[in-house]
This record gives sequence, C-alpha cells and structure tokens, in this order.
Amino acid sequence: MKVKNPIPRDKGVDNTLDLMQEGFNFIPDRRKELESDIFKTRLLGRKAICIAGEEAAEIFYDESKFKRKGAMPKPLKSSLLGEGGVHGLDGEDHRQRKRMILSMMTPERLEDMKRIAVEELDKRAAEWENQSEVVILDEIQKVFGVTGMRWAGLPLEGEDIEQRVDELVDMVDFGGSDVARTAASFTSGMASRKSHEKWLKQLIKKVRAGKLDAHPSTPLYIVAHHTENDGKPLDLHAAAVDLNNAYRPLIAAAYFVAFGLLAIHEHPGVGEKLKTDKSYSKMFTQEVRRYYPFAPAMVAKVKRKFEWKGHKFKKNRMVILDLFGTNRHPDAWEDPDEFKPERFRDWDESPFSFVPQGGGDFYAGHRCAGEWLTVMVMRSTFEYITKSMTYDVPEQDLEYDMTKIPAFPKSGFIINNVKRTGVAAEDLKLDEQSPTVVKHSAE
Ligand code: HEM
Repeated sequence: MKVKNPIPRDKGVDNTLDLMQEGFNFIPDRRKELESDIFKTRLLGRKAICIAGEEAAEIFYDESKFKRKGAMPKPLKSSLLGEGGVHGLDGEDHRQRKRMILSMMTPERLEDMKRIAVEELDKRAAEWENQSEVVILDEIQKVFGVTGMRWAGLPLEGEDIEQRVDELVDMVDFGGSDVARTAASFTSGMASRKSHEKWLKQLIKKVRAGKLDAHPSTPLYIVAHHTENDGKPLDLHAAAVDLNNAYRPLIAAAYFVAFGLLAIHEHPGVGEKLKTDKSYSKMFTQEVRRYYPFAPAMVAKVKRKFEWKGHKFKKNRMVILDLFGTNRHPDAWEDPDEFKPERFRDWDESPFSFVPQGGGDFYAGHRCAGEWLTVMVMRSTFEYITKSMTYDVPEQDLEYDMTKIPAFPKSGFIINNVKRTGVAAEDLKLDEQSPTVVKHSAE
C-alpha cells in the first residue's frame, strides 16, 4: 500500500463535480497522480478522506472505527438505498436488522432463487428465438426483476410487471457523466422508489392484517412480522425499504451478466470452458465481479478518532473506500488489469481484497447480504447462456463509459440468431450450488 505523509490533498475547493464527471475513475486516477492510496478531498462541501486497498478495507469495515449513520449524502440515500433501511444502521440496531435479512438466505431459499431465475431465463429465451435481436442488459434486467419479486413472495397477478421492473432499474441508476444526467437520474430514481415503496407498504399492511397470505419463508412475510429490539413491529416505511433491499439489488447482477457476455466474446476459449468445465463458472463469475465496474465506492464516518499509518482520523470525518480500485489493487492481484478467471483457483479468500459487494463480515458488518445469491444466479445464467442456447454477436458498440454509474457496454450487448439447445436447463435448476457458496462466504 502506498501511503504518503502528510496525506496529499486533491486540488480545487470542492470536487463534487469532478466525481460526477469522472465516475469510477475519480479515486483511482487521483491515487495514481498523487502516488498515494490515501488522499484528502472535499465533496458536497464536506472534508473527506479517500482510501483504497486490502489494508484500507480492513479498517473501513472495523465497526469500532466507523459508523454509517449520516454518512451517505441525502440525494444518494433517497434514490439508491432508501431511508431507514439496513444500510444506514449501526451497532445493535444494525445487527438485529441484518439478522432479519440474512434469515431469508437459507440454502433452500438460495436454491429457490436460482431455480426461479433459470425458469424465467428459459421462458424469456423462448421469445428471443423469434426476435431479430436481443439486448441482453434489458432482457436480463427483466429476468432478474421478475425473479427477485417472485422470490420475495410479492403477488404479481394483475400487476404491471414492466412498470415494477422499470422502477427497480431506475433505483440503481446513479447517472454520472455530467450534472444534468446525474440530477435527472436522482429525480427519476426517487419517483420510482416512492411508487415501489407505496406498493410494498400496501402489501405489508395486508399481510399484517391477515388479508394476504405469504409463505413464512419469504421476505414479504419475514419483514411484515419482524419486531425490532424494542419488541415493536418494524416501522412501515423501514419495512418497505428493507423488503425492497431483499430483492432490488439483483438488478445489479444484470450489468455483470452483460459484461460477462462481453468477456466471453472477447476472450476466445472462455465460452467453451463454461460449457465443459463445471468448476469454471464460479471462477468466471468471480472474475467478472472483480474486473468489471458496478459499485465504485462506499462511504462511512469516523465513529471516534483514531490514528492509522501515521494519519489522524478525526471524529465524524467522511471516509470513502475505493471498492473498484481495491478489486484491482496490484498488492493483492497479479496483473490486476487483465481478465483471468483462473486466478480464483488458488485465491486466499481474503474478505478485504475482493470487495465488489463490500467486505468484512456478513453478519456483524455491512457486507452485502445478497452476495451468495448473486454468485449463484450469475453462475447459472452464464451456464444457461453457454450450454442451453446458441447465439451470434453482430457488429455493435461494445465500449463502456467509466464515467457512468452503473457502467455497461454501450449497446447493452446485442445477440441474435438465438436457438435453445434444450440441454441443461432442467439440470441447472437442480444443480445444487448453495452449500459451497454458503460455506465459502460464512468463513
Ligand atoms: C451485482 C449484485 C450486487 C452488488 C454489486 C451489490 C453491492 C453491494 C454493496 C457495495 C453493498 C454495501 C456494502 C457496504 O455497506 O459496505 C451492499 C449491501 C447490501 N446488499 Fe448488495 N449487491 C448486490 C446484490 C445484492 C442482492 C442480490 C441482494 C439481496 C437479495 C443484496 C442485498 C444487500 C443488502 C441488504 C445490503 C446491506 C447490508 C448491510 O448494510 O448490512 N445485494 N451490496
């Protein structure tokens, strides 16, 4: 880890505009320029310290040093994460809520999620056979949107499903590139969140009143009947936010699937390995999550002052961990800017060097509750796409713009001439993955 003393300072009075314009490159470019994995900047008028790398992630996820309450800027919270949910809680309140969410992630329920995803994918692929072209990003967003809602136990009959999927997609869009685009994304994200949460509140109220049946294993039931540390039912608004948190983020995996198809297209032999080597899909999925961008950074506030690497961290200082840059940090990864799935064969499984969905401990900390799900669903999707169908990749613009959050291939990754082979779809539904994934993640 490169650490300069005193901590170098970013130029300019406030760098919020630079952050919006530079997206994923904002922290990595400054780290390179300032030759330090730690630097000071100013965002939204507040002093901030940016850090990157495995050691930096280890302190960032130390609950005794950092808190989340009040850390996330308001517009981001209102659009991307929602108010009152698990992301912004600390201490015992966080543990209690996190336990609620993790109780949804039993091996059986993870298998359910994967089975529903393959079923929805197979249904959708039947339609792709009759289409002149298929935009993978849009289509997988639909597949994962419906999968997540079904898995959560939400009744979809009579619902405008496209509208609900659009709302989910809107909520994960940060914008980026320029101020106008970012502002438009926030406005649209907030409106979609409001509409979606209104729907969820109605469902939770009905379940609580006994007017709607929900299976006890589903997020809808678990959230509706959850009680807080004070013994009272979860506040209705927070309940809607965390019910949404239990399936909305699966939409994020659609961006990784589009990137995964790009990787298959650009790296000869990878598709064949996915088709023939059962263990390869896990390494491939991990490398897609490491190499391609989705979540750029996470923000926290210093809980009480401490010193680290000779630098003083004052109470309440905003600290930002470069997630994307940590996944490509040269101290932890050989040839970090090359796409090499095999690197995961002997990976040491450090909870701090590979943080596409946050780091540290799933139970005590803020690490993503859906990481096991994400890996399982992505693996099955890549296996389905390589084994259960054939397709061509026409000419298109496959560049991706790192200033946009989320980033994605400009074309959305178009395929055509889709034919289902009839091979493997049923096997994929039955192919149990969760024990290994849970074991690895709970270590
Ligand atoms: C590609 C897919 C995904 C990505 C990139 C992603 C990314 C993240 C990130 C960066 C965090 C924040 C970590 C932190 O606060 O330090 C997070 C937290 C979280 N994620 Fe995910 N996530 C994904 C999928 C999912 C799925 C499928 C679910 C649920 C079904 C989920 C549920 C959550 C929850 C509940 C939290 C809050 C955890 C806490 O604060 O304790 N995520 N995720």
